[in-house]
Amino acid sequence: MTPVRHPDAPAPGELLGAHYGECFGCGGEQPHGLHLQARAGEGVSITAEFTVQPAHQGAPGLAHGGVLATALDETLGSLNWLLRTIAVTGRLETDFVRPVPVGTTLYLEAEVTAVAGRKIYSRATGRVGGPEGPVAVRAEALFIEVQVDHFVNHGRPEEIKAAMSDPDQIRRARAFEVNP
Ligand SMILES: CCCCCCCCCCCCCCCC(=O)SCCNC(=O)CCNC(=O)[C@H](O)C(C)(C)COP(=O)(O)OP(=O)(O)OC[C@H]1O[C@@H](n2cnc3c(N)ncnc32)[C@H](O)[C@@H]1OP(=O)(O)O
Repeated sequence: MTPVRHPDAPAPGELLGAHYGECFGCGGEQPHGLHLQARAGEGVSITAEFTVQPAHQGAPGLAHGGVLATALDETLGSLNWLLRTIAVTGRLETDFVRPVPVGTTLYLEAEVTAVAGRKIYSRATGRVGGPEGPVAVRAEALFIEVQVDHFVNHGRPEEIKAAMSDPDQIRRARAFEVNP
């Protein structure tokens, strides 16, 4: 099925903000995290930026592939906010096309290509040198829709409790529950 943008999705160009302060991908309170900033695009699409820091190295001076996969995963995960669906990554297939040096800003774009029941298919690219620059990484993903219980049942009680007492998190969890 063609993906449908939720009527209450943030307007194109709007920053999404972090879904969780401690998130390694987008959280502002995570010192070694990616601090990835995602913006809503047209339709069910997202753009995002992330600058590779010294803490993200694999080979000397180069981004670790797993960190780049995280940037793709986080950008792809942000798409679910435009569908107003809670979903987790089931499958992430990544192509590493060129090395990405520390200090480089990765310009990411992602879109949902299809939705089939609980399955959300998507793809993303990360470019260097600018939003129109050469592709450094690409991914195709399958996210699976879950209920809030997924996090409550599997997460550690202390973090769940802290997340539940964050007013913004509760608002989001509620929004997810009333707008499946
Ligand atoms: C208080 C807290 C508030 C929280 C507020 C929310 C905040 C929102 C945070 C989101 C966070 C984002 C961060 C970035 C995104 C991550 O990184 S998420 C973290 C990484 N991912 C995970 O941890 C997921 C771990 N895996 C699982 O929990 C389970 O395998 C899953 C994905 C839920 C699926 O299990 P299941 O629900 O039992 O589903 P199942 O019936 O097996 O499969 C459903 C369908 O999907 C297909 N499928 C499942 N897995 C796969 C696969 N790997 N390959 C191919 N097909 C698959 C099945 O074949 C099936 O297809 P159909 O038969 O329907 O055609």
